[in-house]
Amino acid sequence: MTGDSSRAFVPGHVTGFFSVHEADDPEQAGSRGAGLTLSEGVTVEVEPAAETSMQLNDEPAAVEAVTRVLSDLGVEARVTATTDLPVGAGFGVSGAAALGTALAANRSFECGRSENELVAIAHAAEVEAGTGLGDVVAQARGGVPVRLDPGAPEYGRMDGVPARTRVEYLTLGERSTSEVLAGNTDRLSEVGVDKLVRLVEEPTLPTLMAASREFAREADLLTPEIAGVLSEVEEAGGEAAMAMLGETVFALGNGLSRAGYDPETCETHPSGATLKMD
Ligand SMILES: Nc1ncnc2c1ncn2[C@@H]1O[C@H](COP(=O)(O)OP(=O)(O)O)[C@@H](O)[C@H]1O
Ligand SMILES: CC(C)(COP(=O)(O)O)[C@@H](O)C(=O)O
Repeated sequence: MTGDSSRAFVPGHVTGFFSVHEADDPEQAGSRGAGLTLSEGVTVEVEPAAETSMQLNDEPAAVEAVTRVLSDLGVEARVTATTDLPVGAGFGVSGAAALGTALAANRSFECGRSENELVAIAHAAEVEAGTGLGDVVAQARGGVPVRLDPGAPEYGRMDGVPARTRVEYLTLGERSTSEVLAGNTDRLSEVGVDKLVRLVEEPTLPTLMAASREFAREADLLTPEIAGVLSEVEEAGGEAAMAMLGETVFALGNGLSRAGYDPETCETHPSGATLKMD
């Protein structure tokens, strides 16, 4: 153990549509689908400690995926995560915290793992915690990730939409990812695979947004509030969709502000998760 603290930045990730793929091995389980990684994300600091503890935005917090990563690496640490993103609203904050913890702990404790191995550890931790299926691999890649096959890097095939754009988002409330994933996801997955086929045929941002809007509607995930915001953005000539899984609308360019809302703004993130310089 070096005793040094290490930091990593992991972009946020909003999923537009997805399908669930179960497997006994958490590295082979996951989701297929597509979304946007965001320049807003989670900064994670890991310091070796006698006993594991975690803080999220200066409050003590329990993120199961993070504690699973530390026990998989066999280390005890104080994890400090900070983010401007809302938690539990579809931005993959739990996946980002898990991946950032894996990258930073590997450096602090000189665990000697490769990037793919650390992504696999964070992915498995997130799947086992029930808080996400595809955020970690998307956040490791960056850009506009398309998850062609589910699972950790050894299994999941990835592609991307070659685009970079300003993004606006508006969060109306929280939705528990683990509750939705624990329910029946058959219909949702059928629709998700359909939308993936469409995006692969035409890998552009407008197709991603249209497919995501259709997914939310056809998979029965839209709330009346979200549906209302989506139609106002559409009427104002913009492109918006619902973030999976949260009460959040994300839009390209100035789609939400043009429709009269007061959203947060960021951009797609051009690259994946990275360690920070000391
Ligand atoms: N203030 C908070 N609000 C919501 N979740 C929180 C909070 N603090 C910690 N958590 C934990 O963060 C994780 C959020 O996961 P999830 O619902 O998948 O949201 P996200 O879309 O941000 O990943 C869960 O493990 C939850 O227990
Ligand atoms: C949609 C979700 C299953 C959950 O995403 P979040 O609520 O942001 O943790 C995601 O991990 C995915 O597989 O696409």
